[in-house]
Amino acid sequence: MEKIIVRGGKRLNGTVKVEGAKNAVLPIIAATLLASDGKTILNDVPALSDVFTISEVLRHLNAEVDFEGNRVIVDASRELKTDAPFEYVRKMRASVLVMGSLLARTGKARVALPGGCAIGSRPIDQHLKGFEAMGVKVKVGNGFIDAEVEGKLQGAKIYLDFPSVGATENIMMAATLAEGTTILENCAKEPEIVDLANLLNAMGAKVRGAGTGTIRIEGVSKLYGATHAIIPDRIEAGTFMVAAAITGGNVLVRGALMEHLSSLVAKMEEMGVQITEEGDGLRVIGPDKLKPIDIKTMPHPGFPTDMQSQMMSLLLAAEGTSMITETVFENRFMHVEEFRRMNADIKIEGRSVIINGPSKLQGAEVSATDLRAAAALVLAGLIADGFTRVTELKHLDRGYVDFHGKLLGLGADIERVNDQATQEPAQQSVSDMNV
Ligand SMILES: CC(=O)N[C@H]1[C@@H](OP(=O)(O)OP(=O)(O)OC[C@H]2O[C@@H](n3ccc(=O)[nH]c3=O)[C@H](O)[C@@H]2O)O[C@H](CO)[C@@H](O)[C@@H]1O
Ligand SMILES: C=C(OP(=O)(O)O)C(=O)O
Repeated sequence: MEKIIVRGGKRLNGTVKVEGAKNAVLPIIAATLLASDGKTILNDVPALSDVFTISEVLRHLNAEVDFEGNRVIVDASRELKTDAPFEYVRKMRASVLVMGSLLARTGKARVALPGGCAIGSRPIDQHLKGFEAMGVKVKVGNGFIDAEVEGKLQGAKIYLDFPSVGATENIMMAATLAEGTTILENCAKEPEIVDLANLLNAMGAKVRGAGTGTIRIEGVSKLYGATHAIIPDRIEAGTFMVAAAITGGNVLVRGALMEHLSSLVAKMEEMGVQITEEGDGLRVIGPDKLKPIDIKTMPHPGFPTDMQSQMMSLLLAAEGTSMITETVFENRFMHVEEFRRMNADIKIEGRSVIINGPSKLQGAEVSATDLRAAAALVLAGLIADGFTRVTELKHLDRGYVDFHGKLLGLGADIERVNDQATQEPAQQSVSDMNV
């Protein structure tokens, strides 16, 4: 079984560089299906398992996808197939993001129902409501969504009940090739939405207002291949910012953009962490004592749910009582039980978690319940007494490139191993361990 083994107690120092954003590149790869003419070249693509999964979906749909290091070249000019089977959607919910492009290009999409996952039920009713407003007939049955439009998609005025990131992206992609104008209201404002709009416009689309609550898309008749660089991953950046702060370290996180991270920066500063802009990144200096704070997750520009579990690790180290309220997903506290295995004083009350710090964390064998929980457990391991072993790394690999290697480069005592039976360590450091 693969696991990361970390021994707590090292202050992190040095420089770490963040990759291109997972949550930008996934919809962007789906959007490359819209180009019926020419190749799309994407730069700064992170080598994540999710990126390989969505590339497989595109290949299944008859697009050509080539990797050249961190560059991905997509040729979607051939006639496309229109189905995304369950084997892909089960691995990665973001596979549903091909629906908008397929409907726009072919008028049809058959996509396996995504179902729930560890962080909640995650329905896609808002995506479907948008497509239906554009003239699509949607049928759900036998585990599939069958969507089809007669003739062309029609521009429409669509109000989202919640600013869903995926629904905003899927509808935006569909609307680029629709007849007439689509006005999308109460839409998501995440930086990844802006990145997608920038690619679409480079392909010849007419998208205005991305990053605000109203996006206006004037349909065009054809889209072309374009070249685009993916924005830096603000969640990976935030995770390394927490790694610096939790160890009382001093780390330059290159690629971390203040304008994408303002809510996280504000909350970390409230805790006493020093954060300054330096070159193309943020320098983070952890204090000797962290102050407790309250956090509520919200759609952007509110505090990101994808940083909730990592901040929980940081609050375990703060002196006093903190509260985290999760408002975006109904079940994103699976990691709490794992933190408890590490001796954390933490309890769930409805949609909130109460943390009594500082917890004297002890190393333990813990299981990653989702992608961000995986990172959060490693972060807690950085300050736990003794050895922490984190398993279920398939979650981590969906969203972090060489996570343990980057922490090792900053001075953490950490190793990733593939072992059958790990012995209790009598050794001095993780790298001394014969596992
Ligand atoms: C690949 C990607 O970009 N993933 C991100 C994206 O996920 P994703 O796009 O799935 O997240 P959404 O913004 O759509 O979901 C937010 C909330 O809205 C609900 N909802 C969503 C759509 C819908 O049709 N009906 C509905 O009820 C969801 O169940 C959830 O409770 O945004 C989330 C919120 O910032 C992040 O945590 C994910 O990392
Ligand atoms: C929840 C996440 O991703 P996804 O929507 O791909 O599951 C995440 O990135 O933390």
